[in-house]
Amino acid sequence: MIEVRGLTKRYGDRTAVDDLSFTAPAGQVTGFLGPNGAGKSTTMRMIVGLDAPTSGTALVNGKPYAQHRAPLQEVGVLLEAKAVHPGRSAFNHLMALAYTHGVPKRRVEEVIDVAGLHDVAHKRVGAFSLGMGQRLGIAAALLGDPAVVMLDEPVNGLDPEGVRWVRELLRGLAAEGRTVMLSSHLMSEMAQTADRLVVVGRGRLLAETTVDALVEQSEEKGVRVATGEPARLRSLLAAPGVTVTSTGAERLMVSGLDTRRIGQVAAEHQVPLYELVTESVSLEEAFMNLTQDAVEYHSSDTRRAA
Ligand SMILES: Nc1ncnc2c1ncn2[C@@H]1O[C@H](COP(=O)(O)OP(=O)(O)OP(=O)(O)O)[C@@H](O)[C@H]1O
Repeated sequence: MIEVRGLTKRYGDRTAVDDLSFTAPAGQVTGFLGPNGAGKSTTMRMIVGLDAPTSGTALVNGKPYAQHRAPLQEVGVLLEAKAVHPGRSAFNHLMALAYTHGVPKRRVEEVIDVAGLHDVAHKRVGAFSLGMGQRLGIAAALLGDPAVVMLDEPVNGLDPEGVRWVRELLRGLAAEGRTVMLSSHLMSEMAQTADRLVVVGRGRLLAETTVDALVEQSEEKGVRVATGEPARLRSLLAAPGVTVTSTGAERLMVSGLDTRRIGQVAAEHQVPLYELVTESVSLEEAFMNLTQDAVEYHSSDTRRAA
């Protein structure tokens, strides 16, 4: 389990992480989600003691990371830009890590297989693609057979097969009872991997929820209606609490009424309908709604937001 309480990190007058609290429980995949610059990497670095918090605490299985006797066996970490000697082979890189942490050679061979690196294990890491480098980073994170696995943007650079592999691997690790936490700035990727979501923006917690709850909360966008008589239907549907907007020549978007009621009104007045569909907010839209005030760079504005 990872427990973050009141975690804050300031760099000069810039607050990268702002009084952040959340829990990543064992046996589940927790997705750590937020736009670029939200403070995800800084939080993860503080969890493993690579950065000192300005205030607050981060506990891994009840203790600060540094107080664990064999941290590699406690927490497996993949952070961005992991330094690997480019002239070394993947096998030798893992062996060096294993040797310094008392991990047997057998385990190195195991993680090479798990990461699908068998065919390239003796090639120079310097010649690895981004995706192979990510696989090597994940192999290194798993080396100590840790109870907690924390990965920063693990699918970065992976092809669709690699993305699926990471997803299945992480779900499998959680099913074994391990704590799995991964960061991403893409909701679409999290929706398929994570059980729980910790959403941050500008260093602050925006939501701590489950994927299912987020879908439920933001379920309805409205009812999409296509009709040959949009103006007439519009006036028939008009009522307090009902909003009807035109979305095309014969198209309306209705909120405040369900498909059944709209269908009844249309039938009573013999207005022909060609389409009557409840539209849900996509998870991606739900995420955008949550984080829209917290994005550092908007695509329409290249200046840094204040
Ligand atoms: N060493 C540092 N010195 C000064 N500012 C920093 C430092 N590290 C991070 N920051 C700032 O803190 C904020 C959070 O950065 P962080 O890298 O943690 O975000 P992130 O959510 O991981 O983003 P990304 O998805 O882009 O990696 C950013 O505004 C960043 O510029």
